[in-house]
Amino acid sequence: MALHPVLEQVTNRIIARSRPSRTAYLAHCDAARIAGVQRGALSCTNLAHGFAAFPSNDKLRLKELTKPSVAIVSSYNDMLSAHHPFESFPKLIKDAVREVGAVAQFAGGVPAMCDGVTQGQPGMELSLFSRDTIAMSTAVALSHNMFDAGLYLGICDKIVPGLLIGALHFGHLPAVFVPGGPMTSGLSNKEKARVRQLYAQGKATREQLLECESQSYHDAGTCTFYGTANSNQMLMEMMGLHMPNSAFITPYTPLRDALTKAAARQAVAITQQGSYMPLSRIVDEKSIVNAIVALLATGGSTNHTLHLVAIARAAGIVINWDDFDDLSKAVPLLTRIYPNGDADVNHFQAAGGPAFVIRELLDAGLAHEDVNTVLGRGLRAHCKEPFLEGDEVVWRDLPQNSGDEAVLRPASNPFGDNGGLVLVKGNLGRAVMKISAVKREHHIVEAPALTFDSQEAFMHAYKAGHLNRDFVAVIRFQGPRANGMPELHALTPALSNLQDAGHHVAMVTDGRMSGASGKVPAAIHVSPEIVAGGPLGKVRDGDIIRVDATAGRLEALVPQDVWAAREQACADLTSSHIGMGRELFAVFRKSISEAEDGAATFPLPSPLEPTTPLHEGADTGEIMPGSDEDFLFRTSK
Ligand SMILES: O=C(O)[C@H](O)[C@@H](O)[C@H](O)[C@H](O)COP(=O)(O)O
Ligand code: SF4
Repeated sequence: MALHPVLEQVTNRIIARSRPSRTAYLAHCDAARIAGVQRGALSCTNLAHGFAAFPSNDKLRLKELTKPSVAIVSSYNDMLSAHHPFESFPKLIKDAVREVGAVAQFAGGVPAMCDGVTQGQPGMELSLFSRDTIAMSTAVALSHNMFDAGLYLGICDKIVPGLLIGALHFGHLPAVFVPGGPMTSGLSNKEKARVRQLYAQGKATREQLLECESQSYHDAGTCTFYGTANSNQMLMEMMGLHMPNSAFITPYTPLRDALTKAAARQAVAITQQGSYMPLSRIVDEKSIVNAIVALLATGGSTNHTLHLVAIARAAGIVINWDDFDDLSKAVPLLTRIYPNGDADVNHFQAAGGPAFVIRELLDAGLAHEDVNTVLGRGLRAHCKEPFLEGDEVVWRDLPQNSGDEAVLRPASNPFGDNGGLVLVKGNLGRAVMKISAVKREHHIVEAPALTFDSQEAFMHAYKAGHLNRDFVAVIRFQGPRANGMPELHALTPALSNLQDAGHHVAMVTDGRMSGASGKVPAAIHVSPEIVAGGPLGKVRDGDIIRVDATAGRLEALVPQDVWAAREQACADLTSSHIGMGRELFAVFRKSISEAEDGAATFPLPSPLEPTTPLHEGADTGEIMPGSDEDFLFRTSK
């Protein structure tokens, strides 16, 4: 099937827009690579320190400077149910890598915070900052420069984006991402949301709510809704950074362990000592477009209108919300996974999972097949599903049909003809809206503004009974520079109750929502944010606001002369800058980019000074431009 013209058009404009920074990025990666094992650039003293703690057989291999060393970078902790299984992965990986004659070294851990634990709490104001903190921590781990590939253990919201941003800054190294898998299905997400709304109405007790939540989030493994964590997994599959269809295999099972060992061996196989495939050559303009398409086709998290932008930026690729908006009009919705439906990711996997989505998109000309992946050239290899044969994993062709068309559909019979994400713009700025879970009658809301400068102020008004009316809640001063751009998902039950009571309600904010948010229309990530002078700061209570997902408009219907004369609102934000460690992130608040530029704290790659490579011995081999042939390295000698 020929490539869809919108994909062709968007891809070409991204390539053109990115050319200077992408060229600079690839030059940086090239300058960092040395012929042979990377640790060859180290001194004897460095090396001795680097393997002092290792058993003699590993130490000997590392001393020989011939066998590759694989870095393990892990986000294990006990706070995220999703990351708890990673506790046992390093030993599995080290044994698997040793079996193929190489060495794996635990290079470093990265912090990971659970947005479920911090939702509605002060800690949520560190959540977005944790992404680039994780990227920096990944760089600290890899800065030992002992490694010829990286294995990245992460799943949740900011963790996979942070690991990938960090790994891309070592793009000369091959990379394989290692998932841990979802918890088994507990109380349904729909029933969980129902009890939350009852609690918000005072019709359920705290004990009943806690019991319901504990039955939903009941075990180790990723939460089973399709939020940012599971959107990350879909994107890693679509970018060919996972072993195929491995994202949603249950933790602590033989197949899970076999997939982890297969990922470890694949990392060794794609080092320079094997069929070299650096990360810089996997994440390119086409794979980024594929990732956006996969996000849209599955009704994925709005957080990726920030994270994918930042990930692309790390690889020297410049994307924006027009790209998402144009692709969304061409990409059909192929899944109905909560909050976009009643099913969870376990149902999705049983119906065919990410591999089925990839195959459908390729067959419909809605994805680039000619990309590099951890398996080599071509995305088609990722349209298979894993099975155990003895202790080993093998991949077999998918069944022709979906296992459940209530959850997963072919591109020939989608749930919707667009990807459910829209760009809205107007005199309030530019914002994104996820409408895949919003009923059509709520796609346009025009109502008086009610302004709030915190989630708490909104909930106070709700509990006082002041919100039983049509309104557009303008939640102000929630942008990255103001208070770290928290998710305002804790407002969902109250807003849902008001919507269910028949009121026309919407939210507009320079903050974020959770990937698990859904049924209430929300124009989020408003750029520029208020503290950067964004016009959202000119809205006053009573202004008529029009949120129009159909026409893509976000307007304050205020006479021009009145609007022009409006002063920018201001607020005392010091309570968001002190306590819970927020003092430590002042430098982030000062340097972070706009939401549409990924809310990033790092620059686009700029051209290398015409100097010698990063370190002696770097082989600035010439890279053939990405083409339909495998890229080729030619040494400069
Ligand atoms: O972007 C996301 O997907 C969310 O941040 C998610 O990771 C977070 O855990 C939600 O808070 C879960 O939803 P509940 O808070 O409704 O459990
Ligand atoms: S999906 Fe969200 S709530 Fe669940 S473990 Fe990950 S960050 Fe925490």
